[in-house]
Amino acid sequence: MTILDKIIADKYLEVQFRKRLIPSVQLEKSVLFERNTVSLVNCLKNSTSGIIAEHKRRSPSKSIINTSFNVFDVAKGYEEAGVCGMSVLTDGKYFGGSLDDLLAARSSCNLPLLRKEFIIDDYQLLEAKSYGADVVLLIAAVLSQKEIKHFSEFAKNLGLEVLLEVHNEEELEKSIMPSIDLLGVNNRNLKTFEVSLDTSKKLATKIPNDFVKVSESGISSVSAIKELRTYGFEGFLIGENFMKTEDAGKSAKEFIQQLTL
Ligand SMILES: O=C(O)c1ccccc1NCC(=O)[C@H](O)[C@H](O)COP(=O)(O)O
Repeated sequence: MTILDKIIADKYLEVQFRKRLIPSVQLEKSVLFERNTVSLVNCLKNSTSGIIAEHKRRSPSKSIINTSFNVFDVAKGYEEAGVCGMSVLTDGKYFGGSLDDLLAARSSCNLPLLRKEFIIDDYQLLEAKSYGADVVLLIAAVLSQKEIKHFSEFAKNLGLEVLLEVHNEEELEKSIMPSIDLLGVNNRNLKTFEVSLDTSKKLATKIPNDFVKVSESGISSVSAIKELRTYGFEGFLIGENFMKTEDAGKSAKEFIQQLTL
């Protein structure tokens, strides 16, 4: 059993429990459920940096990254740094995140927020909307083509944008559909945790230009971004590189200053 299999098995149990705790109808009555979302696609298209900065306390590949930050300050810092969007990991068991982190980020900044989660149920999309997300992640490695279509259409009906994540050509082929807004290539092999930007470079030409292309994971230098841009990438998801420092916002600011020199 891979770590991804374990995460998904746990997620099914967790979602069943959460559904009983807060029924869908209650989520739909929340104030944020009525909120007009902000488009990450538009922000990326009009951006000079393309950075989507992540709040990430720990991960299966790196264990603890940073548990001392306050998510309010991180969100504010990222916004002041000039990032395009913020990704908030909401999985508790493997990443130390929560929906309260998403809510805290929402209350602290106006950036488009990505709920970074392992989506396997409509209920999680209702949660995403009612806790302030603008975008949701769907991971092709754990979903069938039918599920990708269903979840992406469900998300779009809620006004959420959809970032579909792939690791290889097979996943890409089953994922190309009009209800997807952004196509992300994850440079981290989720079975071995090896990171290689070559994954993005290899898949770039196979992604139709109607999608905004996002390169995810293992990005730690300005030169890497400059190179990925030549392959058509407009978005760059960065977590650990900012979160491992003493001040994630300051680190993002310095990074963007170098990038836009
Ligand atoms: O980061 C992990 O170890 C991981 C393991 C299993 C599934 C997902 C995982 N990460 C989620 C992400 O996609 C990253 O947090 C995101 O792309 C940022 O990556 P990085 O800049 O390398 O922190």
